[in-house]
Amino acid sequence: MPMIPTDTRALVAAPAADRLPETPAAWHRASWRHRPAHQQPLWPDPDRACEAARSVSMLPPPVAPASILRLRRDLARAADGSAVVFQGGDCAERFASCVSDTVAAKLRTLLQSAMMLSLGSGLPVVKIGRIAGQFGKPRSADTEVVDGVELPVYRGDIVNGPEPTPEARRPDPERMLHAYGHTRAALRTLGGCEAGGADPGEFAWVLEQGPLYTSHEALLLDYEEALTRLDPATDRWFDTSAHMVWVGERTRALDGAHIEFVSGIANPVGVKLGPGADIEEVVELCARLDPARSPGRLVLVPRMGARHVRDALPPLVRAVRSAGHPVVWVCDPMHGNTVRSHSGYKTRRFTDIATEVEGFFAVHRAEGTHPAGVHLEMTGEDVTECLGGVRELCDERLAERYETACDPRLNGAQTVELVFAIAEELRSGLRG
Ligand SMILES: O=C[C@H](O)[C@H](O)COP(=O)(O)O
Ligand SMILES: C=C(OP(=O)(O)O)C(=O)O
Ligand SMILES: [Mn+2]
Repeated sequence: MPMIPTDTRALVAAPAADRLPETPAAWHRASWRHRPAHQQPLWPDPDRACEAARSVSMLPPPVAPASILRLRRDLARAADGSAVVFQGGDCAERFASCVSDTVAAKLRTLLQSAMMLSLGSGLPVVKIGRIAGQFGKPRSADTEVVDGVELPVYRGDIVNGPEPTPEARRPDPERMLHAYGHTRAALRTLGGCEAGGADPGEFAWVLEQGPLYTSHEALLLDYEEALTRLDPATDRWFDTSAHMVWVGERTRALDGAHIEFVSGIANPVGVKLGPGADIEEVVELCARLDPARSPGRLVLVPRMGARHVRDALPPLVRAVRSAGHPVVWVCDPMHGNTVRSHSGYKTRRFTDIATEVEGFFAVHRAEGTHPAGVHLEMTGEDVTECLGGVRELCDERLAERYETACDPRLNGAQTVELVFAIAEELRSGLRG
């Protein structure tokens, strides 16, 4: 039996509705349509896309506003340093992986990581999966050449298929309905496991701290809009596609559609920040997304790269602190460290990932702010996608089990190794 630290008590109930900030004037769930929307598919038949989105908009909300508010309250505790955030999962979820065994396996991996962090830090862990809806992918280029043929890129299962054929790569709006169905299926498994149906066993006490929340990038706005609903109990709009959604590095323009969309939903919202993030722009993003300075609303996710984090992060942390926003700082050590290996695979080096995490903690310690947690692309499977780790996975072995549909994930052993190092960081931070 693991020894359970005494103050990992359960995270607490939802905030009072009357303390939720107002919806911005002139915002409505379709107001993003008046702004430039990047990274959207060119649906071959826009009428069919409208019809599919309309069908989604008539289906029941996958996630309840009350549980979204509970996450908001849990994240408020992470903002003030009394809880830790662990967010992780696939870069791109596949519809086919929403079957119950695969989802249950992912849940176990996420809970195992959360348990290590909780034991290391003595704090409750807010657990957020990139799960049950992480189906849309922003890409660096619109097309790629496969075996001499130029094809549209794969944009996630909600848009097209990864198989390198013109048919698979054609955007299909019916996929929005399939995404909804697979989200519901994954949520049923998660709910069943948490209720004891699939026996969380040794993880039961982690689940007593709070459930596994779901999250994904709010990328495909036709779909996110269709699942955005007015909650009569609070008179606020919630994107019920997940507990938390985030806006990616490629779509976070202040005057863009994605920031407009998330500015009006009451969910906790994340924003990724690359090494080029401009200080004034970040402060303006905070003002747009968190005008009420409400703890638990805004999660900032620097993904700077190991080489940049120690220089690029401090001015942002200082500016956000001076502006008075109680943001949750979560380190994504994956997306700033992507490289092409000699053998041609998109990969990441374990040492770069660990170095960025170390830099992130060092910056926050030096600034006197809270390093709330991490956001990882990881799996419990023994895949060969990232280089290094104690088993020293080398370039020649990447081909053995390179299974990701988009970015390279830490495998099970690499995840445990990194999470162990993070737990040590958290422990040493608490010692002062
Ligand atoms: O997951 C994130 C992005 O979709 C990904 O990093 C983009 O990858 P690309 O550069 O291969 O398009
Ligand atoms: C696209 C992603 O990240 P970023 O926006 O930081 O590149 C991602 O999280 O998969
Ligand atoms: Mn990714």
